[in-house]
Amino acid sequence: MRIAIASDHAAIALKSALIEHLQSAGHDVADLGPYDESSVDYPDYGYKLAEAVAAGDAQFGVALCGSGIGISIAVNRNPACRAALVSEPLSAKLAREHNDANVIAMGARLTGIDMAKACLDTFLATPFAGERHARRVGKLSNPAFTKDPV
Ligand SMILES: O=C(CO)[C@H](O)[C@H](O)[C@H](O)COP(=O)(O)O
Repeated sequence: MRIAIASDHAAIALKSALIEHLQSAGHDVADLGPYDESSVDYPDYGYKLAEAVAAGDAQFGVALCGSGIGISIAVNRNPACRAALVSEPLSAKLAREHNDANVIAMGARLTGIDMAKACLDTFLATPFAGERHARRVGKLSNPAFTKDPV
């Protein structure tokens, strides 16, 4: 699979570990940066990752920052992306099965490397379940905030 990954300075070490993990599993990884620990702004890298996924340059994205919160917010501003912030494998599984998430977000200051690998492996191995979930995911792409719930 072609997978894009980006972080901020807080998650450089986790990003390197996950790139190695993905490559050893045979995935083609696009590292969108940053490439050293200089302080950067997570929106810049979140938007870059989101654009890569939206353009079809990668099937899935991996978004990392200190907590995972900031970069997941940034990625989710792109309407083509559904980023799920997770810290354990069941959430990673549900993010794929129910939400068809195409970006997994994690926090390097909160989630250890082994747990992050487990979350990522589960995320990539889990298919979207479709059916009723497809209707709901469709509404995420076409929000009608002014309409009553149906
Ligand atoms: O976006 C975040 C918080 O929601 C991330 O944890 C960032 O990595 C963090 O804000 C960076 O903080 P720093 O003090 O500039 O390292």
